[in-house]
Amino acid sequence: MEGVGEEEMEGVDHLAHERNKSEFDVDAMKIVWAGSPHAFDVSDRISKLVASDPGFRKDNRSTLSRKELFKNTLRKAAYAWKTIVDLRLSEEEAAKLRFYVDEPAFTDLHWGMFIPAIKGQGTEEQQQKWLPLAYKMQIIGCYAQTELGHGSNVQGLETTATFDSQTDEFIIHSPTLTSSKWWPGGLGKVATHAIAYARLIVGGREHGVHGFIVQLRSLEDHSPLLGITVGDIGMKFGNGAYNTMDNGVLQFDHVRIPRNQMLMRVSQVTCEGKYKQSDVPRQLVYGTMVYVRQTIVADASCALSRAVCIATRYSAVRRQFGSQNGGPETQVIDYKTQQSRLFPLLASAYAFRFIGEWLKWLYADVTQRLQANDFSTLPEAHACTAGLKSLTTTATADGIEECRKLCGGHGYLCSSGLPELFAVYVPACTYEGDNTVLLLQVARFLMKTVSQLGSRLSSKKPVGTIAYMTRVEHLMQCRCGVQRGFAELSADLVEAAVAHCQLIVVSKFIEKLQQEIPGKGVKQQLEVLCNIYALFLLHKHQGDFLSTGCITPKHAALANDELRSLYSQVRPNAIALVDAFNYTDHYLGSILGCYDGNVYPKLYEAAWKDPLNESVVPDGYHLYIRPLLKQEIRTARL
Ligand SMILES: CC(C)(COP(=O)(O)OP(=O)(O)OC[C@H]1O[C@@H](n2cnc3c(N)ncnc32)[C@H](O)[C@@H]1OP(=O)(O)O)[C@@H](O)C(=O)NCCC(=O)NCCSC(=O)/C=C/CC(=O)O
Ligand SMILES: Cc1cc2nc3c(=O)[nH]c(=O)nc-3n(C[C@H](O)[C@H](O)[C@H](O)COP(=O)(O)OP(=O)(O)OC[C@H]3O[C@@H](n4cnc5c(N)ncnc54)[C@H](O)[C@@H]3O)c2cc1C
Repeated sequence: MEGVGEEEMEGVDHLAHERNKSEFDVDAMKIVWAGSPHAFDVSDRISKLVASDPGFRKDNRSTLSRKELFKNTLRKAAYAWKTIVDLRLSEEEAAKLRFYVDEPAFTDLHWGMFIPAIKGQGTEEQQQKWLPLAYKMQIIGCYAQTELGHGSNVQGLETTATFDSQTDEFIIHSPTLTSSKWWPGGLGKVATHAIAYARLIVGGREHGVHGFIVQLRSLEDHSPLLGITVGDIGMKFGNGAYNTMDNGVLQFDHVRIPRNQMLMRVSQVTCEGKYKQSDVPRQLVYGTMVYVRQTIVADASCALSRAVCIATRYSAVRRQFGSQNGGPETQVIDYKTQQSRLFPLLASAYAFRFIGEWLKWLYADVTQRLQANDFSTLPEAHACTAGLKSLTTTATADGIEECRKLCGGHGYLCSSGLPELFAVYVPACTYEGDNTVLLLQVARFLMKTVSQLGSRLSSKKPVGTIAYMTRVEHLMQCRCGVQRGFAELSADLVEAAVAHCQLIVVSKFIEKLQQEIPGKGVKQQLEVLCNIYALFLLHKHQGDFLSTGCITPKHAALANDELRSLYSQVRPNAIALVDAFNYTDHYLGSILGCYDGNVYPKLYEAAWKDPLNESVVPDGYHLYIRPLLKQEIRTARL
């Protein structure tokens, strides 16, 4: 292009000078981030496959109407499935492909909840019948638990499932408006089947909430079956964003299903109408939520790392003020205020990655124990998945918004990728359990185990964690010491629950560093990030720590000095640390975060693609603007 300076030419890596500063092996860090060489290979291969296929383009989402957007999502989901079948992708590769397609869709709930619910709560026989159909997508499922009137309070659900021993069936019914199923993803326009949660009634007696497989639509013409009223609940937060998902409303009018469609691993109803509760905790009915909560923690590290990648690269590109004698202005990433806002988020992204790995191990361990009817770790697994889901999603939602602000005005453009990332991500603080409700579950767990906290203090723990453990114990004892009810103290107990979850994240980050971590300088970088994460929280909550007496004001001041020093250590490695996420420009979907840093020409080019710029004179000029300008007062034709 005429007069285009070197700094604006395509194909030039405008961040090369930043990448050359790196003090560690980025390729080795990519393996650490991915989890293993195999995981890296799958991620790298599939992300490039998706990025190179125009069938998966997503840069036009914000310009489509709701119906066009949804139809395009159906097209993509079908195209993704065809790609998976044609290329004979493994389950792992298929999951990665759906991840990099990066579009909330009915398939998320089919694969992410409907199938896990059958695997977790179905008998062997039920799994053998339904899983093959679901795996081949010959049925499409959703997870219909939440109702218009109840979401958090599962035991408050109103839908009923009444056993009819005459016909060996359950009658599924929505007795009230508030019992309408409301929110289930995929329910509105696509799902042919649901796992519907309802109050079981046998012989006039209630037995609490259980899961039932219910067909919603004909597999011939997709029309709702008799007694089924189903639709979409309408537009949600943000343009594009989660509106690719048909969150639905569903009412049952005395719908009959065979008795063998009640998920019967946890409890059974015999054909004689006998209710049998097997000797497993009734909370196993909640098992699917526990499973999804642990996946949400891993998802948080992905979403936060994506926002941090965009903000870090742009902070290295953006220059503002500080020009000496006509020289270049200062990179905003060099401002201490920018570093003090950005680098704790970078550290959090890595911290959440590793806690997500640990939680996946914890969930697999508890699942294995359940198979041997060992329920000993179930309470801890529930508390950890609930608490870490709450902690990481709150921090990630806040972090994405902070990354938008770190990008100044351009962060507010859709082409930055940040507004849509925020709009798609924030419901994670609500779905799979409202974050406060989940922290109350953690608080309840802590109240029961606080007596054991002391013994944990004496055990050999790294110094860093002792301060964090003392903080939790102190917060609990201050609260529990006074004789007032749980409800009265709940706001304080929630703070203790957050402190407990932060202790877990710090502890597991430290444990990660005790492992063998290959690659020049990789472990050193992770140690810096771990210290930033721990000291940033200590600085943020220093009131808690000071009140425990285990740190003094001088310690707090030293910690702050150390933070500044750590930020200086991260600075030359910042771009390499976000390169290690190995995100394609397609997946990032951000001009500000593009790999080559060639931001301004791309921003300028993108502006002209907006439909509003299809004409230089806007529709409506002659009707509304011209009369104003010409001071002609006449009734504008409506
Ligand atoms: C808030 C909950 C947990 C309350 O459940 P409730 O039955 O009322 O139990 P209690 O609070 O009375 O606790 C009794 C007892 O049970 C333990 N416990 C509770 N839950 C679990 C569990 N999952 N696993 C193991 N143990 C559990 C609890 O600790 C108590 O033990 P004690 O020893 O102290 O007696 C419940 O209502 C709940 O989970 N609410 C949240 C609802 C939710 O998460 N909905 C998600 C719907 S699906 C969705 O949102 C999908 C989104 C789409 C997407 O993900 O993309
Ligand atoms: C995008 C999205 C997708 C979803 N997908 C699905 C799905 O596929 N399937 C499905 O079944 N559901 C789904 N849901 C529903 C979701 O699970 C619920 O909205 C969620 O569990 C929160 O429940 P609620 O809406 O009843 O919130 P409420 O509990 O009504 O929360 C309102 C306020 O009350 C507070 N509160 C509630 N109880 C207490 C208490 N005991 N003590 C203190 N404070 C309390 C909460 O903290 C919150 O501040 C989805 C929701 C969203 C937003």
